[in-house]
Amino acid sequence: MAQSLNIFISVPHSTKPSITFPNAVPRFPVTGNPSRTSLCIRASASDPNMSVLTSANGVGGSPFHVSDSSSIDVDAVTEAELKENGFRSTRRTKLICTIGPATCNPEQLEALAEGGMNVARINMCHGTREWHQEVIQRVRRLNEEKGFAVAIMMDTEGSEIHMGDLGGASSAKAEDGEIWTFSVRSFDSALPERTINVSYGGFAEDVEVGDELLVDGGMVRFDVIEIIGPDVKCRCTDPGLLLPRANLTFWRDGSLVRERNAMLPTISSKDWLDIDFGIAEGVEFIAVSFVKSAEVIKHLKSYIKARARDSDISVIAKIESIDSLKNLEEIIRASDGAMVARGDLGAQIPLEQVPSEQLRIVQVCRQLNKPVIVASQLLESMIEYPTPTRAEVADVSEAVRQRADALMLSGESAMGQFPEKSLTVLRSVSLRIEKWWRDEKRREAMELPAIASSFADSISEEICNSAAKMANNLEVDAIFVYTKTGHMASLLSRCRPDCPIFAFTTTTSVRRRLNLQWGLIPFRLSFTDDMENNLNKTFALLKARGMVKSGDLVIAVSDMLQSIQVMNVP
Ligand SMILES: Nc1ncnc2c1ncn2[C@@H]1O[C@H](COP(=O)(O)OP(=O)(O)OP(=O)(O)O)[C@@H](O)[C@H]1O
Ligand SMILES: CC(=O)C(=O)O
Ligand SMILES: [K+]
Ligand SMILES: [Mg+2]
Repeated sequence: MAQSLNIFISVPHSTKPSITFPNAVPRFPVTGNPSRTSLCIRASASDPNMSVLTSANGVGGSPFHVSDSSSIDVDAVTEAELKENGFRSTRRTKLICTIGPATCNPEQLEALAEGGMNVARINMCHGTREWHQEVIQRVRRLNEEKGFAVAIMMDTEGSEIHMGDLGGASSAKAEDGEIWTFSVRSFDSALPERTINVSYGGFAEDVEVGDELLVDGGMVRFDVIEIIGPDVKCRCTDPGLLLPRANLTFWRDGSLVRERNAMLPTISSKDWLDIDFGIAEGVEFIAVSFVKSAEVIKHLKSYIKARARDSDISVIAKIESIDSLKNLEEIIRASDGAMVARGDLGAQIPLEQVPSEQLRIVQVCRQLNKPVIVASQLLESMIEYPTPTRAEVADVSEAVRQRADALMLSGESAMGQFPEKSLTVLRSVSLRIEKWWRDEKRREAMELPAIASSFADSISEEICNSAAKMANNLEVDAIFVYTKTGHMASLLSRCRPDCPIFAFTTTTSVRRRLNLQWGLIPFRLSFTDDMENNLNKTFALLKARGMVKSGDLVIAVSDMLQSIQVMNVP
């Protein structure tokens, strides 16, 4: 028997009423379906939404048939997944792929999108402006032509020290005991043998004989043995593969040297030009490398606001330095999300400290309601081999178990031999761990502190917390949220409910932005303040596409009429 429970909490925003639930008034549908009952819980009798309340009781009377089913947009891959696997088994963890030479042509990009890539990342450390633009345009074209909803993340270069581009070679092998020269000279012709260009002019002055030089946080190590003008001669002590533009750090007496390069700005002048490019291209996310303080994030956000008034660009703080750990909460508060950039982080703190910092960052983000990405070396061995190591699978599982919003591939997808296989591994491990978590009913007791900054926000927050709890207890199939800015959707995602969250939003850019958040299936749909109409329209459209069926149990919440409704799809 179909049942409907409507809880309407409508509050005039000028006065602060007390919400008294014992005043709940049972109401009955006006027309049509005698099997439905609805309960209305009101806060204020003189409520301006009363008229809406009355009409809302008619939900389910006569479904509003919309013939144009194209007026709802959802990512084609998620739609197929939903039809194939049902509500429970859609993937909740989002997947990001760094695009590079191995994945930049249209067929390769399409294969990644088909494989579940939610966000494509371009790293401004590598490639030319033309290359980046081409990739962005190809992704946009695929979205349009094939119905994907892949968002673009631009990752800034930052002003840390890195190697040059190896004169065009894809990599170079440094062997134990070999002498290599790291130089700030610019070479007009080909690089001499065993010579590496260094990006930072002060390099030769800052290093000292006896320092240890780490490439990519210790993938390859050298000892500094001699400094001759701009050339720093080093002996390889830990052999390995040198990759173009790899990050360099140097260590003295067991600690990281943070001399003059620590004074360099987080956002360099080149980064500002890249950011202008990103704004012009309408990227969804800008990830800022080597963030040290909240100030730089605030500065960038106001810059974006001034440049692109109605822009929805989210600013993601990359946590990859000692300073970013020190100022973690403040940085995350100022940002729209964060990335645990374990590659460089592991070069700045002892490796054994990285896992606990990862957990801390994931938890702080969750508490502050900011999406969090776990990045780097998730499947490093798959750059060369078609299957991951057991340890890599365990690492990915742990990130999923921590309920991070997103996992990111770097070299695996940018320049590895098995980009699609790597993505498949992320996808299947995510699905498996998510299912295990639900089956075992491992609802963690993580405390979610109140984060609202206004009374209206508190109501939204309480509604989302309650809706998520109800969804778990009633074992509903999906939560529907109608949200213009995406805020209510992210509050629901924060609760990590057992069922997927269908997030309906009116703009394509909000929809793409929501693609980064755990458990959200973003839809673009035009809707009004009339929830009855919205629901009937949504049911009709989704039923026409085979995404829901009669009898499915859903909870609907909305940020226009602050309400929770429980109902069966008619
Ligand atoms: N656009 C590109 N063109 C060429 N090679 C690329 C490109 N993007 C990535 N790569 C290759 O893939 C590797 C891994 O990519 P990734 O984005 O993780 O960069 P990274 O250099 O490790 O720096 P970061 O700390 O910014 O992530 C790079 O070292 C580089 O060799
Ligand atoms: C992703 C990145 O920048 C890092 O891991 O260092
Ligand atoms: K970068
Ligand atoms: Mg980095």
